[in-house]
Order: sequence, then C-alpha cells, then structure tokens
Amino acid sequence: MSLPHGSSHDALLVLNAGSSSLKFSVYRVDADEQLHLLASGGIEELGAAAHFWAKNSRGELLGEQRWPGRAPAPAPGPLGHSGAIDFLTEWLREHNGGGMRLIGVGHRVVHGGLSHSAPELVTPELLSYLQSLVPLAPLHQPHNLLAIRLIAQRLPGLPQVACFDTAFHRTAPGVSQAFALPPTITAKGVRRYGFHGLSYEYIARALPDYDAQAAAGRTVVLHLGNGASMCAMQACKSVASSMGFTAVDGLVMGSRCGSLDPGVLLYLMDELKMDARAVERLLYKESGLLGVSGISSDMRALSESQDPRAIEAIELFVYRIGRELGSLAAALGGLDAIVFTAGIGEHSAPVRAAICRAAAWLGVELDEAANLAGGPRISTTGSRCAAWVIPTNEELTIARHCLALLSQQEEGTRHEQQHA
Ligand SMILES: Nc1ncnc2c1ncn2[C@@H]1O[C@H](COP(=O)(O)OP(=O)(O)O)[C@@H](O)[C@H]1O
Ligand SMILES: CC(=O)OP(=O)(O)O
Ligand SMILES: [Mg+2]
Repeated sequence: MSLPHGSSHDALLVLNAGSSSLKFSVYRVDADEQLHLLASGGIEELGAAAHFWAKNSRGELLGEQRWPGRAPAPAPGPLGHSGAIDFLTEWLREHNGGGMRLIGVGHRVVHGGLSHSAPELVTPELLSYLQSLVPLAPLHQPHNLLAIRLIAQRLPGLPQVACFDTAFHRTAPGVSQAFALPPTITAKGVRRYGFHGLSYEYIARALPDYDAQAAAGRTVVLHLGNGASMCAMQACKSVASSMGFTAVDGLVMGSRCGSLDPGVLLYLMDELKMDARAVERLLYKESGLLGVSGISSDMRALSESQDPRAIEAIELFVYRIGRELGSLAAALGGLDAIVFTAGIGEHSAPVRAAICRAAAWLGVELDEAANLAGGPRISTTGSRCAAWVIPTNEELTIARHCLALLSQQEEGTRHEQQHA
C-alpha cells in the first residue's frame, strides 16, 4: 500500500453496514492529507424493497435507484448485502470521472471487545477475534464483518481499517464498567462496554469549538438515533454510558427495549416458554418505540401521530432519558452541559424540549426559540447548565482514523526502506 502525497485523486471509502442498510461516504484525500467529502448515501431496506441514494457534499442528488421487493420464484430475490457491495463498488467505478483511486476502506465495527481500543488494520486474526464477539452485538457485528469480507473478495489487496464503537469508552473507570457479578463471570468479558463511541468521539473533538467550559468540564452527550445511548464525559473523556454489555441496554430505542429487570428474562423463559432466539427477537426487534406504540420504530412517524399509543411511546422514551440523565450527572458529580445529537437529537425540537423540561432541576433552562431554530445553543444565556445541538459525523471520524493509520503505515514502510 502506498499513499502517494501530491496526488489529488486518492480517496477513502467509509462503510457503516447495518442489519438492513449499507451506509457509505467517499472522501477525497488531498496532498495535505485533508479529507473532502465527495459523496455519501446508502442502500436501505436490504432484503426487501431496497433503495439506493447518493448525494454530493452540497446535498445534491447524484443517483437513486430502487429494486423490487420479494416476488415469487423464478424472479430474482431482493437485493442483499452482497449485491449491495457489488452495486456500490460498480457505482463508484462508473462515477469515477476524475480518476479517483481508492486507497482504503474504513468500517464501523460495533464491538471491539476488551483488547481492541483503537482502530486497526484488518487481518485474518483480527477478523476471527471480531467474529467471536458476534453474540455480544447480534444486530450489528455480523453485518459489519460481512461488509469487510465482501470488500476483501471484491477489491482484494485494498487495506481495510476497523473502527470500534466500544473504543471511546475504554477510558471509563473500572467501577463504571463492572456488573455486580462473581469474578469468574466478569473474567469472561461480561462487563459494560458502551457503544456509539465513534459518534461521541466526533462530538468530543467538536465540543471545544462550541463550549470551552463544557469541553473542560462535565458533559452528557445524548446520541438519540435509531439506536440511542448517552455518554457522560469528563473533559471530553468517557466516564460512563447508558449502554452496557450489549447495545440493547439503557434507553428506549427504535425497536430495542433498553434496560430491563433481569427477572423479566427469567419470567419470559420459565412462564412464557420463550427460548433464547425468541427473547432476542423480542428485546431487539419488537420492543422500544415500535413495541410500545405498535405503530412504528420511527420517531418522525410517532411525532406525527395522534394515537395515544404513539404519545405513550414518546413519553416513555423521554422519561427514561430524564432518569438516565440524573444517573450520569451523579457519575460526573454535577453537570455543565448537555449535547443532543443523531437523528432524533438533531431534528426533533419537541423531544429536545421535553427532555430539557425534565432536566430543569439540573439547571437546564431552555431557549424555546433557539430550540425551534435547531440551535446550536438551545439554552438561555443565564442557564446554569448549557444545552447544545451538535450534528454528529461518525463517517468522518472513521475516515480520519483510516487516513491516520494508512499514513502511519506508509511512514513505517519508508523508514524500513531507508534503514534496509
Ligand atoms: N425531523 C425529525 N423529527 C423527529 N425525528 C426525526 C426527524 N428526523 C429524523 N428523525 C428520527 O431519527 C431516527 C433515526 O436516527 P439516525 O441517527 O439517522 O439513526 P441510525 O443512524 O441509527 O439509523 C428515526 O427515529 C427518525 O424518525
Ligand atoms: C450501537 C448502536 O446501537 O448502533 P445503531 O444506532 O447504529 O443501531
Ligand atoms: Mg446510528
């Protein structure tokens, strides 16, 4: 691998593979190793009625395509992950008017376990270790790893970098990572890991530009997307998170239940005779906003509905965030700022307002007009605790890591050659 300085056509591909979607971004790497977004998009509803879209950095549509959903044989099956990678690599080739050369692919990998706390070049050994973590993130990890394998087949020899959602939380003190379980179980890696770390890392890096006091002090970041979690940061380092051993813990999510009395699991198994797979389906795919409302996992759809079940689901979502905020503020010993980010956090003014009202006792005083305008600061100037809206960018975090690692590698190779 070489990273020729001076070429204006080197590019990095970033992939975020989910259970039913493949999101991507492409960055041009300039001669000064600065990243410039060329395109971003996704293929959603894989395995059903797949839909591809791509936009340039100005938000203008570069391409769109739809595939038919399931149809009786002998019609071809719906587009899956493998077809999506083929389509995407072909689409990039076709749209490569400027002679762009891919120099690497960065991936979001949800679980890095205990031993991987920094981005790493993918090797067969790393891949097999990451495979062993699949049971800890069944909704995400298999798809992350499949994308890595498919790229290795389709674009052999291209360096791939795995960036872990768990890594940012490795700085948290031992006590915040521990469950009250016997050491024989803890030794097997049963502990709190925390997720959404690539998003929190982006916010931690951006925060000083918004609020120097919060960046040096005690901040809780609320990543409220389809998956949702909160992270307590002391001086921009993670000290606690609402997510634990798996990404089903903590807040109410799109279709995940969040924290649950473990006694419920025993009841489901003993009394309702549910096996592990049925419990997994219930907790990950049939609960949360979707399960409570019976309508949708999508906050936009629920916000537009007058159905009392939709209202109840949003109330529970907000209530649990309020309680978790109290817990994380306690872990920090006080609170200087809160930051809203991800789909719901960035776009839903009513949800932000409800959370800020629940946080009034912590000193949050909402500026209604600023909140409706989308921020960035949505608390009054006199508010004891500041409230911000900061858009996250997990893809840029991955691209930065990928570039740093590839450059470091090239530096190492040059050094070896000089001393050979
Ligand atoms: N304007 C909006 N109002 C309310 N919710 C919104 C709005 N825009 C996006 N969302 C919600 O954001 C969530 C998706 O967040 P996102 O961070 O994109 O998720 P993910 O990356 O985990 O798939 C969905 O629940 C969606 O309804
Ligand atoms: C970790 C996690 O919940 O990720 P996502 O928000 O992409 O589902
Ligand atoms: Mg997300």
